[in-house]
Amino acid sequence: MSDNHLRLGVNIDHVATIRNARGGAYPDPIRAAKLAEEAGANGITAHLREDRRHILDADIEGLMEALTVPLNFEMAATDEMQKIALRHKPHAVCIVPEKREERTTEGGLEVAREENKLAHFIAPLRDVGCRVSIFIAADQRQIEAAHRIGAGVIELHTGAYCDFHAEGKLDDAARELEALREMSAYAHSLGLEVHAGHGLTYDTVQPVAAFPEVRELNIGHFLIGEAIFRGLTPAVHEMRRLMDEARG
Ligand SMILES: CC(=O)[C@@H](O)[C@H](O)COP(=O)(O)O
Ligand SMILES: NCC(=O)COP(=O)(O)O
Repeated sequence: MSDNHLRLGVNIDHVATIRNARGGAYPDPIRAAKLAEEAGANGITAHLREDRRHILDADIEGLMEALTVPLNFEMAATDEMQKIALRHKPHAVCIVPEKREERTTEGGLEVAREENKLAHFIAPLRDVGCRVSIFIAADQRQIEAAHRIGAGVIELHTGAYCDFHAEGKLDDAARELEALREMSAYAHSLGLEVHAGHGLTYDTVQPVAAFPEVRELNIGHFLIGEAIFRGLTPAVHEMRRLMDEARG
């Protein structure tokens, strides 16, 4: 794979959201993950929220058994989640901020304020071989703190850019995109691997995919929604096509 290759991680959380609406066994997020893998996803992302609103513990177990591509396990920095991650040892652990009352992940992790605590928190995860990624806003202070605590990877939160775009506030979207561009380059210059994601759609993916420093995009909610209309395989193929086109 060339150095310029941009990986696509498919987030299957919202297959579980639909399943949990009825509390049964379908649609099965593991089946969706396997289908995404067959469609060309380079990894699968799943967020085990503390309130278990979508992904459940058994899903993480199932994904660890079933996947041949890497699992990016998103979790809050809590003792409970650390134990789960240490038991499964996924390829990557992405530390995200979590609030029970939020509808979705509203912002990036406050690394700078919690530097010592987070450095201790991620050390055992790194010791067992997990790549540790930190989900942060495009903010130089947070990037520098993520670097200092020893994270190898950051994932930049693209939600504000996508929300402004969806609301037609194109000047605000352009400002957010510029911050993402500058901070991708800055993080890369520190030796961090740069990922990005949250809220990306066919309409918003290309400008982010075009940043040469970004190595992976994690995309879920839009793709699972699009799968209702065109099927998951064609939905993933179209995202891949747009990413490749943007990458040139
Ligand atoms: C951290 C992140 O961006 C993803 O986990 C995404 O937010 C999907 O999960 P939620 O919709 O529950 O936030
Ligand atoms: N970390 C971002 C992610 O996994 C996917 O976010 P979304 O596309 O579901 O908003």
